[in-house]
Amino acid sequence: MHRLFALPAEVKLKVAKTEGHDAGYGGFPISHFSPKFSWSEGFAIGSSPVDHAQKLWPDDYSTFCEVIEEYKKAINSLGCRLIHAMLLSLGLSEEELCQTPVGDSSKLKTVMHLNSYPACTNPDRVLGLPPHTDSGCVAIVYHNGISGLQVLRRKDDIAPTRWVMVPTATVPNTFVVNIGDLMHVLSNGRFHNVLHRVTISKTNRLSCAYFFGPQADVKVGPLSKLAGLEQGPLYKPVTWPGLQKMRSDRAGLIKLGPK
Ligand SMILES: O=C(O)CCC(=O)C(=O)O
Ligand SMILES: [Fe+2]
Repeated sequence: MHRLFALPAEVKLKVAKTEGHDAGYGGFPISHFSPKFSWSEGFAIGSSPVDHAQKLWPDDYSTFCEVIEEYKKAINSLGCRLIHAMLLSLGLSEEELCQTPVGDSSKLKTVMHLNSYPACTNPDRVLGLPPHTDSGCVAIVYHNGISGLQVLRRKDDIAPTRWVMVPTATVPNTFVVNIGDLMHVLSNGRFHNVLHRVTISKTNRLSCAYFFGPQADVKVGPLSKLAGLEQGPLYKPVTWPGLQKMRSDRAGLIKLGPK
């Protein structure tokens, strides 16, 4: 990641994202959550980093690709186990789990976002990423141990609604798992999609967010077993791209429409 973001701007711009393509160098599509620019750089990797890596390091692109592939393999298996364990914890049987839109591990779609948050002399005046929820099922976030990620904790007996720093600096060598919109929908609201943001400090921060969700054409709605007879499903079925479009069409964080 250091090597990637340390490249000169004109080299990184060779792989800038283009209209209609999610992969490449540039900001992430959460700008509709905030009118401010983000104090960060991003690089999104879809199915394979090879095409982009060849443009960035024509003579030595394989090292980057090998590291990414190795990481993807390990994290894919962790993410699938995590999603399955979460659904089983809600009372689904193994058989019911297989029938869900995320039951077949080989059919999950994944996207990797590499993030760089450069140090800033006026860290209080900028945000690395504006407040947002992740649109997929879960995101596993690797980080370089520098603080910055905050989650919104709702008002409780202890304090009013506030931003809480995720203790990435005090608990090093950890992953952070964010629950996204589609897990919220699938579980009929039992798992909450977490609103989070990234603040900036005086030290460079790097992170790698790895998102898991269903294939683009698969619709996700509340699982019938979890919707319950009385409550009913709280959300309409939606595809991952459909949800992303709904989010970008509206200003602010959308509440998914109840049926
Ligand atoms: O940098 C982080 O810790 C979080 C990144 C994030 O929220 C995202 O890429 O959606
Ligand atoms: Fe996020």
